[in-house]
Amino acid sequence: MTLSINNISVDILGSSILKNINFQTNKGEIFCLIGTSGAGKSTLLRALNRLQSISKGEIHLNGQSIYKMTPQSLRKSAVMILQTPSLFEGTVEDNILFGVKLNGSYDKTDSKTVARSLLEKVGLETKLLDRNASTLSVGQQQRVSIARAIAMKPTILLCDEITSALDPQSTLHIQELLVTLKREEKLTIILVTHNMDLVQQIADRVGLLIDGKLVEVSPVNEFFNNPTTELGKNFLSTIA
Ligand SMILES: Nc1ncnc2c1ncn2[C@@H]1O[C@H](COP(=O)(O)OP(=O)(O)OP(=O)(O)O)[C@@H](O)[C@H]1O
Repeated sequence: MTLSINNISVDILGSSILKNINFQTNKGEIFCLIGTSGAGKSTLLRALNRLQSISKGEIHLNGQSIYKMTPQSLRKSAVMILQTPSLFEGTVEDNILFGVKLNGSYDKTDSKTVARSLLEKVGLETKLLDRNASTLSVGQQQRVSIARAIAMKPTILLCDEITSALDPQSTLHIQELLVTLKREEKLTIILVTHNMDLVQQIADRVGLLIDGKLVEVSPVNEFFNNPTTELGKNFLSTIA
């Protein structure tokens, strides 16, 4: 088990946004959080690395309460990747090494080798290392964001709609990359997405969030072939 979420709720400005959420993730699984717009998927993801406070419940990462970790060490283990790649004006290498430099956890002498191997891992040519990141395509930038995330040697990637700004070809690249990271790095990946084709291609399990409640958690094939709840059936009928 990597993450254990026990009975958490989130209230924002007096509104109940997440209600008594419970689930666990396994090491090396892709868990897709799906659901209607405004159901609370991003809020839940943000709660997992303390970008959003919770009003009750507990969250443990590798057996430790995330509230007993410093936000810095938590966000090194549970790295968030967003819909729009947030790279700064600078080289691809600088962007990839940004997080590890902040944490002081890299060896300056072999930084180029580290950046090169990370770039290879995400399927980009190493000649891009010295390019200004802003000159890359959005799909390439998203892969640089992923390289920057895995440079931190995280246990969990928290991915919020990371393919929604991408064309189908780039989406396919990211899809393949996530599966490789799960397989080779044994990373746990929580992916918020509206792309049901992507979910069916890569998820191990699916969590369906409706109106702030996690109404169903099922293995992906079971969910799409035989959802166990009425809300699951209704959701699938709206996207068919
Ligand atoms: N900081 C905030 N202030 C006020 N309301 C908020 C805030 N953050 C989230 N909400 C509300 O919480 C609800 C859940 O939002 P959230 O973005 O988590 O949903 P979502 O399932 O990710 O939606 P989508 O699929 O459309 O991105 C929405 O009604 C949203 O307006």
